[in-house]
Amino acid sequence: MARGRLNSGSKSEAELPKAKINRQSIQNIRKLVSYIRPYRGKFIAGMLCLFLSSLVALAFPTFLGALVDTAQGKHSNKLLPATLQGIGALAFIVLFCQAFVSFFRILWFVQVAERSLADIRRDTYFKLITLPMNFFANRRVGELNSRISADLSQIQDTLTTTLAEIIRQFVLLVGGIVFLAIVSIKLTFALLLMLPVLIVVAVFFGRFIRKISREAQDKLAESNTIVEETLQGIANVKAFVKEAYEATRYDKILRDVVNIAVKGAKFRGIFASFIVFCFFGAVVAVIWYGSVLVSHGDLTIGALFKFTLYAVFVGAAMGSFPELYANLQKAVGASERVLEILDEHGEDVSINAEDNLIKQKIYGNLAFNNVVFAYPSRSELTVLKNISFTADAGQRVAIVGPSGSGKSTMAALILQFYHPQSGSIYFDGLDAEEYSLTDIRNQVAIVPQDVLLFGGTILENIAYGKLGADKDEIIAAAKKANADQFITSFPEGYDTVVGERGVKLSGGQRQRIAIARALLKNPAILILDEATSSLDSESERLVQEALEVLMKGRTSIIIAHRLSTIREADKIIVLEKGNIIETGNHQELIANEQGLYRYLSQLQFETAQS
Ligand SMILES: Nc1ncnc2c1ncn2[C@@H]1O[C@H](COP(=O)(O)OP(=O)(O)OP(=O)(O)O)[C@@H](O)[C@H]1O
Repeated sequence: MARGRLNSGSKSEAELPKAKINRQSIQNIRKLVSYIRPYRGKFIAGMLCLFLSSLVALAFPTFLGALVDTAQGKHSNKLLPATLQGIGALAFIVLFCQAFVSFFRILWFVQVAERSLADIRRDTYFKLITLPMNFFANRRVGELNSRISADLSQIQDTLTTTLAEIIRQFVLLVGGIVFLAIVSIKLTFALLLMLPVLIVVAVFFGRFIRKISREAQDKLAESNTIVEETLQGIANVKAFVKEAYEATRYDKILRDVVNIAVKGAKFRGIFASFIVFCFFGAVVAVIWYGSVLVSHGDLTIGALFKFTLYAVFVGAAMGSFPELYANLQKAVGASERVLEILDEHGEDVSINAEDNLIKQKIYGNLAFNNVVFAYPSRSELTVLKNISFTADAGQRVAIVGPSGSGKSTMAALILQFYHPQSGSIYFDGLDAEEYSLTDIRNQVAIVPQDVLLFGGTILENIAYGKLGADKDEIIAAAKKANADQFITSFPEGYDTVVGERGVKLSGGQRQRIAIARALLKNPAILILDEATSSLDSESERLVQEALEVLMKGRTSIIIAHRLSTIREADKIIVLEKGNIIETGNHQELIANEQGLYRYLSQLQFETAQS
């Protein structure tokens, strides 16, 4: 039966959906099986060991039966020694061989499974991170994560245990029945009439009980969600005085959990009684019938003993198949979901860093020419309609417009996260299609609104802009980004761990880290997605100063939310519902009394004043 997993990443494996096993699904998983190929030597050796150890296991009831008969002075098995000592010694030698073989079976199987699984995990992960942005738009991170953890753990389980168990149980079943028949055809016949009926009933009962316990687990998970939600939003709970409401909600769900669990316990009790009664009943019946045969001289006591042990083997093997088959179905389902990712078409980005070095330099001239774009996931909504503009090398171009007008979408198109349905984007007068994807992304940097820091040190986070940068370079970038001061104020300085498990940095501090990152990257084109939530004035001054340093000497596309920051821009593009409705510098645009820019400026000015 399935044992504990060696390296599983998920507890939700029990809920993994099953898939039908048919010719098509087997064809599908062939590709995954090919991951075993590099380790096939060990895999075959492991299989041989498994086969051997299963065969040897079949010998033990014979040894034990012979021991009982020999003790009574009968030499029933001519293939075995005639003395108790002889049989005992032989049994121990065989036992030793089996232990030896079992060790290598487990070692080799686990080695093959772990290595091939690491290969599949690596490939799946590489594929995932090189998939186009659109792929991520339709899926939740949790779901993708579970493919790498839960689905692959299920496949790993199948490779390490389920497959081995199926083979072993099959050998025990077939071998066991053969040996049973050799001992006594009559008894075997009696047993084979009873056993399958018992097993079918037990399996159905077992499934029913599992369903109930899953219900209880789901309810419990629901109750955990309440705990999680309320603890995460504890400030809200307190502010709205919702303690009593949450307590009632939690109490109700706990009551449901208890009710379901108690219902499950009743069925489990019935099941246990049934198993005890029927299983032991069957044992009693077989031994009773066997004893009758012994009393008539048709069977020796040793043979009856041997028979009972083989019967246990056969029963256990039969009983294990439904679960093993269910595991196999889950593994097929998991394989199909993993293959879905492996079969996706990735972007043209190599996973070798050397292949991604800049081959074609970009000097910073950017142009949109009649760009029309709709997100593939929402093709009916044209987000950008015939956008044309130019930004010459070194210019500052600001994009302004109401929320949802398409500003961030333009940034995504410059970064080649998506491609226009019609029209083109030019870099230095050359169509973006003429460049490799990595050449463009390597020479465009973005400082986003909300900066994500990776779990690691500040040093590592800045170095993300240029892998291989030395510490002096990183510190120089941090100094230019006005970040050095706050970093060195931490006791661990640049080695301070940030991210989910580390020190929490303020919005302004994170932005300055992102600026240092971008400085290190030294891009020809810079995209600034201005933070909407305003920083305090000191923090804003530090960020603004750092941005000035960063923008010097490169083309900057500024997605502006606060119009006060873009007065000096060379060009301001006003976007509304995906159309450019005004272009010019601040003076020109403000002069247009009917213009949206003037209206938005006034609005912000008034809001700031009030
Ligand atoms: N990944 C996406 N898939 C589908 N539609 C999207 C996606 N991202 C944005 N949109 C839609 O495209 C339109 C433009 O969005 P965009 O984020 O470019 O606007 P924005 O001007 O940057 O807004 P904001 O100032 O609020 O950031 C919106 O209608 C939005 O709903």
